[in-house]
Amino acid sequence: MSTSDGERSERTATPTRAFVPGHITGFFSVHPHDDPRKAGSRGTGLALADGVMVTLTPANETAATTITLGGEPAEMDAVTRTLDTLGVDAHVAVETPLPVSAGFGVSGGAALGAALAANACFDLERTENELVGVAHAAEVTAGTGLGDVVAQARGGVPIRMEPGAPPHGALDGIPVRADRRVEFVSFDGRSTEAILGGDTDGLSAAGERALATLREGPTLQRMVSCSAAFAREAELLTERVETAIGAVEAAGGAASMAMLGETVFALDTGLTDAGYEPATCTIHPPGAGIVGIDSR
Ligand SMILES: Nc1ncnc2c1ncn2[C@@H]1O[C@H](COP(=O)(O)OP(=O)(O)O)[C@@H](O)[C@H]1O
Ligand SMILES: CC(C)(COP(=O)(O)O)[C@@H](O)C(=O)O
Repeated sequence: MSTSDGERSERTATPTRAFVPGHITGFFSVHPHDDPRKAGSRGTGLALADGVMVTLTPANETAATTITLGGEPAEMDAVTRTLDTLGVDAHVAVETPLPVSAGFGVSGGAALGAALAANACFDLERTENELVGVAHAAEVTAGTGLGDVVAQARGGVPIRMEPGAPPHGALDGIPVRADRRVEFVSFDGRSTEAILGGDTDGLSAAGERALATLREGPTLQRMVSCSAAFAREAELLTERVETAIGAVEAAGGAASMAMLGETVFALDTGLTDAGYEPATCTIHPPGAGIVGIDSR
């Protein structure tokens, strides 16, 4: 039986919250397509327990969608496009302990969180794959990401075998322990839009080589070493990122750069052992989801 309008509007009154894990891409290749659901990237990354909390509150009838990031008004094209596609207006409050534009997929996380929360809040009756598709297409069209959304929906250590949202893309993953420690140091942000908008042929060739090597022996250790080879071959390293990766490797650890930010990530205590004072986090095996309704 379908929901009556009365029931529907009554259920829209409360804010809804979704959590999306952060996602560090280690390496990737770019696969454009006219249909943004079929466009995307191949590659691999780590889903993190530090992520994006999205609280969505329906806008009243006259108000348009508004977004705050850490309490401050913000523009996030991927979020606006997500809600436009779903045909709803809302206030979207994005909170994250992660740095923005530093390679942690905050924009993709905000878009996916907004899609999941809007579905619950407005009784949109979409499936998870449909919502992932909407957020992925919004993120691709905004130019702020190609593979974060599908990876964040899955969690763990996703391998993006084929580009695009379901049912077009294909994901696999590397099995890992839930509390596996990851450290990171973020020196600065980097505009994903600027890099994706430039010539990505060399980068994509390096990404395809890295994926082929990883598939020969898919382990977490190899994921990081393939990522480091990719970062060097794709010529994406800055001096301080290169220095930090070298220092971790010299101390016997494994590190690489988070795409696309001026950020170094390492397994276990790699950065600490190399003398840095990193932020610490863990790998997050589950994917994104609704976490509860705030009824204040
Ligand atoms: N204060 C801010 N700093 C950086 N980006 C911001 C800020 N507020 C909003 N944004 C938006 O957040 C998005 C960041 O996307 P991106 O560079 O892909 O970063 P991330 O790696 O975190 O996903 C962009 O759409 C940008 O316009
Ligand atoms: C590397 C990137 C293209 C961008 O990632 P971010 O800067 O974190 O939005 C990612 O979406 C991917 O496809 O792997």
